[in-house]
Amino acid sequence: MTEKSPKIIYTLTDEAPALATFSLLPIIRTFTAAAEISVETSDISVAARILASFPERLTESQRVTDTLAELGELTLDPSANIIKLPNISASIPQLKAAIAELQSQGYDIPNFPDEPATAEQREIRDRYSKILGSAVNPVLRQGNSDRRAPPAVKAFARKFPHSMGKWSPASRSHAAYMKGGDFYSSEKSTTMQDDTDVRIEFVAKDGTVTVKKELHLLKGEVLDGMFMSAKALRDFFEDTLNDCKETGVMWSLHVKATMMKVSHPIVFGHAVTVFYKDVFEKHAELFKDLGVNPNNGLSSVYDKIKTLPHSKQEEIEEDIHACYAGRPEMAMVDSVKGITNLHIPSDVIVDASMPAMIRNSGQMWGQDGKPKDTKAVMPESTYARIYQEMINFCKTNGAFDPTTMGTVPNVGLMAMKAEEYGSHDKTFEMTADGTMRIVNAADGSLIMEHQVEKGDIWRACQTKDAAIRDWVKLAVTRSRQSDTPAIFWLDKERAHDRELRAKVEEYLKEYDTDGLDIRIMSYIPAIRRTMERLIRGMDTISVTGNVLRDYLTDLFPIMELGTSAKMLSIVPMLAGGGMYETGAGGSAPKHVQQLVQENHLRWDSLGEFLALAVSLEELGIKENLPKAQLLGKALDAATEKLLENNKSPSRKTGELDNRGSHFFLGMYWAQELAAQDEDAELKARFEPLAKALTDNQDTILKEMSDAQGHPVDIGGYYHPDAAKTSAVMCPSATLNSILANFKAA
Ligand SMILES: NC(=O)C1=CN([C@@H]2O[C@H](COP(=O)(O)OP(=O)(O)OC[C@H]3O[C@@H](n4cnc5c(N)ncnc54)[C@H](OP(=O)(O)O)[C@@H]3O)[C@@H](O)[C@H]2O)C=CC1
Ligand SMILES: O=C(O)CCC(=O)C(=O)O
Ligand SMILES: [Mg+2]
Repeated sequence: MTEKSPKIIYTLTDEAPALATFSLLPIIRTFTAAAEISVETSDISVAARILASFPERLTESQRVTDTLAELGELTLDPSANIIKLPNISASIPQLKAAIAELQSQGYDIPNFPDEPATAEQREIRDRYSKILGSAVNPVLRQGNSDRRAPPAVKAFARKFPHSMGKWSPASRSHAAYMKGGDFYSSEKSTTMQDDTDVRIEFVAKDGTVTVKKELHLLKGEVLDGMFMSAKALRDFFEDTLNDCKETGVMWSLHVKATMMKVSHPIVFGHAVTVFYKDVFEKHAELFKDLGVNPNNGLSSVYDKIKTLPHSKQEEIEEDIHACYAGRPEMAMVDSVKGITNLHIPSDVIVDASMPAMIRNSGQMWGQDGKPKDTKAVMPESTYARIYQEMINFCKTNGAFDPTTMGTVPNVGLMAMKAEEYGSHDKTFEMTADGTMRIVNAADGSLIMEHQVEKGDIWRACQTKDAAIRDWVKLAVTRSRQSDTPAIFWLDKERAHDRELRAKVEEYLKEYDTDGLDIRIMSYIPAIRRTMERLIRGMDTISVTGNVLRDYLTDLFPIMELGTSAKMLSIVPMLAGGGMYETGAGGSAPKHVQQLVQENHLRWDSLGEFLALAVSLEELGIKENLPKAQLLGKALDAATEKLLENNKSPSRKTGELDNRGSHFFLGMYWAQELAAQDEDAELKARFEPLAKALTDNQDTILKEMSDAQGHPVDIGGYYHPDAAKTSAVMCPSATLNSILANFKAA
């Protein structure tokens, strides 16, 4: 292969998708080599990003390059072709666990400084902060979002519907959100008339001004400011807990502490200190000395008290248990291990957790391991209201029916860190009462201000005009291409959305929308109309801002397909390149547990198959490579066959798993290429592979199923051992030798 050969970048990430890659990549490369396409890997796992941050502390052989920075640069190249698998957006407890694992493997990286006291510790903390939370996606997503379920996937869901829990009108489950004092109530928004430099400032009660941030805004850019009152938030938590205690409904909290990596951990921390108020009040001094951080969940208490004498530890543990008596039952993450919803902030992530609850009759798991009605607490009312609307809808109409329902593709405003997505470096927890204001740096004139109190969370968001224009264009294009009505979800009551409505109305005029049904609606009418159409088998594109993009691309797919991992998820980059995300789901941590304990990986790589097919087709068009296009077309046909024949992974150990489904994909892909007559060279090349795989199907599947049913060692969680993992993920000697022989031939 020459250096100039066309290239696809395939990301190595974490947890289940990273494991699946060990099995899938050798198969993919067997095919792409035939078209002289190189598939290069780029390791953006949490572990790799940690190692890349401390080169000076590592030996030469341990050092890794900063692949995320390299990939970030590549997104600005029109030839970029990146397949992006989901990665962990690490909470602090996860980051600490990854650090400890790497240290145990002999990497001399520093501990995470909880409370940096020296300049050196602050510098270390700064480096780790860049790895925390959603640190990869905003860098790579240099375009808006196009997520949808391809027709073959919808057909599969109709033919083999996933289970859906029944809904009863008597269900007591509901969403609970703040009615005041939250970001929604305080949001202010404005559109820049010119390029403008602004300052974000805090004015203390004594008039002292502290500059918190300086920004350069572009003409047409939308700037928002908003805050959440800590007092109102704490009162709200207390009220929801008291209400649950009185009514006997289980309490659960749903936030996005990973993606909203600055504001939501603080919100989560308030929930912890309100729920366990008595413990935090009684041990306030001690917890301060120990460095307990409630934003990291109750696990932080358990972690920090380890250094105390046994008797003290027991006293605190008893105090924790005593709290449960005065509080309602709380939803569990793992009832067997006693892990609650408040244990760590990254266990319950709203985009996936709310649809899972709604799919499960509106219930979550209680302490006794039984499903129960729950109050789903989502403090910020901006978006929480849509979940109540869906719950109401299910109570009236029953559960959605995957065999008859339509589909809801999404076009999401995501480029250039749009909206809340890019708010992290402009989010501040107030250390005193005063005024937060944004002023024009040129003349000091006021743009907006908020009166805040100590503890309040204030944030600003930016949305670039170029991103909005591209989003409108993408929405019109998708509506036209798929002949599907589209609704812009923009809330009349929201300051930010009113700015966007004006722009959308103006930009829509630039396109031929004749014959298209494009509407702008507030969230509640938008979701109602969408659901009314959905149960009648009709499709509606949701065109939304960034947070709703995230929420809706789990919500509807989980109802329609059982998992959002089966979505086609494309990011057409503003610079002209393409990123193909593998579904809309995450890295499925529970799947790793099952693999390690039972050697069965239930991860479905359908998202990878779909992404690779589009990636190949795009590469073929851009680089004028008919072979790449043919490979893509054949891969799509193979994926359809796989779905038709139901060769997706099963959840049950002993049955077909991720590795078996990869085998079927490879076999069908080779058969498609052997059967086609467009390219004689590819036909001749793949005929023997198709034959070898078909002839050895029984042996290969037996070798794969024989491997299952016992624990396996992959040598790590965040940084598994490549040789050990490869051995586990490629258990069929027959398949391995067929692929090796084919490569050698
Ligand atoms: N694009 C990205 O980089 C994203 C990353 N994340 C990260 O992923 C991690 C986990 O997030 P979480 O909220 O638990 O969401 P996930 O989507 O990872 O998992 C929720 C559940 O969805 C099901 N699921 C997801 N993907 C698949 C798949 N390919 N095949 C089969 N089932 C699947 C699994 O259900 P079951 O267990 O019932 O099989 C899984 O337990 C976090 O670290 C989060 O930050 C999250 C979203 C997107
Ligand atoms: O970046 C993240 O943390 C999660 C992203 C996500 O959930 C999504 O894009 O759907
Ligand atoms: Mg999501």
